[in-house]
Amino acid sequence: MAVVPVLLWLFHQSSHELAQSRAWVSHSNTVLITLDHIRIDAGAVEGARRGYFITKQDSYLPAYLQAKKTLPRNLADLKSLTADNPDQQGRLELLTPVINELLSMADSEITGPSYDASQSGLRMAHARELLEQMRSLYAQMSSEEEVLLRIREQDTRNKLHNLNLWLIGISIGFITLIVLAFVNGQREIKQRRLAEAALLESEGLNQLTVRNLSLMGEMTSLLQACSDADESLDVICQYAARLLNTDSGALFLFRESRNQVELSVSWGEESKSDVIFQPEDCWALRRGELHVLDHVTHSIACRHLQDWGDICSVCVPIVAQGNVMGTLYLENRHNREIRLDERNLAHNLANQIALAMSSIKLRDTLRNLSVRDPLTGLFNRRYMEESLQREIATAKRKNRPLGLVILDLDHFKTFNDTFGHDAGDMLLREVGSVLAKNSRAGDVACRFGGEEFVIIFPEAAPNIVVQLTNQLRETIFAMQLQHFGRSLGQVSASFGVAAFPDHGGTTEELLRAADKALYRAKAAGRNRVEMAGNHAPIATEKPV
Ligand SMILES: Nc1nc2c(ncn2[C@@H]2O[C@H](COP(=O)(O)OP(=O)(O)OP(=O)(O)O)[C@@H](O)[C@H]2O)c(=O)[nH]1
Repeated sequence: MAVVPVLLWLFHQSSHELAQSRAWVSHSNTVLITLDHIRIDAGAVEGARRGYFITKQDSYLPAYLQAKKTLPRNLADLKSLTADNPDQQGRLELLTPVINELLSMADSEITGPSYDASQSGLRMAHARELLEQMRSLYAQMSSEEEVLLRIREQDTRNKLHNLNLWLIGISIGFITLIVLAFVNGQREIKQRRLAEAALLESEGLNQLTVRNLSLMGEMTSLLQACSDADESLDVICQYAARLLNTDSGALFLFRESRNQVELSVSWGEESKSDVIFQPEDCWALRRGELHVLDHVTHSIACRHLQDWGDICSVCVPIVAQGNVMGTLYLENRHNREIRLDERNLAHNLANQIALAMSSIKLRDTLRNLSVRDPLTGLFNRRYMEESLQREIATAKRKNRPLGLVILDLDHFKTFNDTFGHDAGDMLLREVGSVLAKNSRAGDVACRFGGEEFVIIFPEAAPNIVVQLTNQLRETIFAMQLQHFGRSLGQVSASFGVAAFPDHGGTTEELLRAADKALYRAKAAGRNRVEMAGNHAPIATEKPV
């Protein structure tokens, strides 16, 4: 914008020079007109003189008198007009006496006494000579002034042309400035609108972020209070559905075997993912990083997706302390992209899930350590005693029966001595596994100590308990075990059964009754089931 005053100043200068140039043209024209008047007046003086001399008529006098009056004035004007031009001044100095003499000759002949006619020829010749001189000087002065006029007119034309160029330049400059100002203004308006839109968006995002943070905080707090994995999955499902604005979502977790990934919870519409798949079928699990499928990136679809033509999906690995636990899967239909902020949120959610799952797992592990027998994985004696106490109380309250079984492997010392302590451990693990597999939910199977096991059957009538115990005995007796390729032969176990309330109302009473029954089973030849208070053997195989 600083260029505008400069342009205006230059325009002003150019106009001023044009005006000066025009003044000089006008000046030259004035000089030429004045010269013309002098020439005409001088001619009028000479004409009047000659006419009056020949005719003596007064009709010649007015023109003479007029010229006599104007000639000195015009000569004075011409002197001042040519003051800047020494050449013209020099010629004027020659012209002035010639004209004065012409005037004085006319004056003496018109107003003075008549003179001798014999002199008339001489005077005529002198007058002609003066006139010639006057014309010659006039011609020189006119020609000089015309040259000056042409130069000045050319200069004026040049200046006018320059001024026009300036005008065009300034006009273009102004138009350019106006266009630039307009474009700039439009750009500023656009930028302001963009900034306003960004502000609104960021305000919206802030509100969303605050809401998401609050939901995430709530979820984390609930997850910390969850007592087991099932509870935590419920919480995850409810909060993920509220946090993530996708058509469907699901959490897939590794199975214990870690060779398959399985749907744990899902929300929204039914997804296009398989319910169970191999870990290699998911790019997020293979690479340990978020994997996006959309129509923008055209990335590769995971193999656990079916018919994925118009879906946009994201798989986020659930990783805690370097251990991949599964994948969080999100899906939109009809090519609706899962936005970057949603992906980031999913990433954060996956981290929270990973932390929660790993802490629940850790808690489970610690609890298992305190309540489980490390060799067989069954509950330990302390847990059994607590459970028995609780179950007896429940049975009393609900007036329901309860069965208690003590199992003792037969000749286990001999077994150990024959096949070694490791083989003995293996047998204990296998028996533990038989008990775990044959227990219903609610039954409590535990290792009581050494080669002794206890099973609590809540709400089971005595005859059912005996029946279940016999099945266990038969299963153990049918086991074909090998240790490092060596057959371990046939093993058996003896069982003592006690029932609540028939054989006792407390933990100690029931355990004692079952132990006595076991003692009888051993004494009776082993591989059999004995019921407390019942002296006839309930079931037996051949003695071992
Ligand atoms: N391998 C192994 N052996 C154990 C474990 N706990 C106890 N034992 C052994 O189990 C054997 C128990 O032997 P006993 O109490 O004499 O009974 P038994 O040989 O089974 O004879 P009966 O009970 O009368 O049939 C002992 O030799 C213990 O050392 C264990 O955790 N692992």
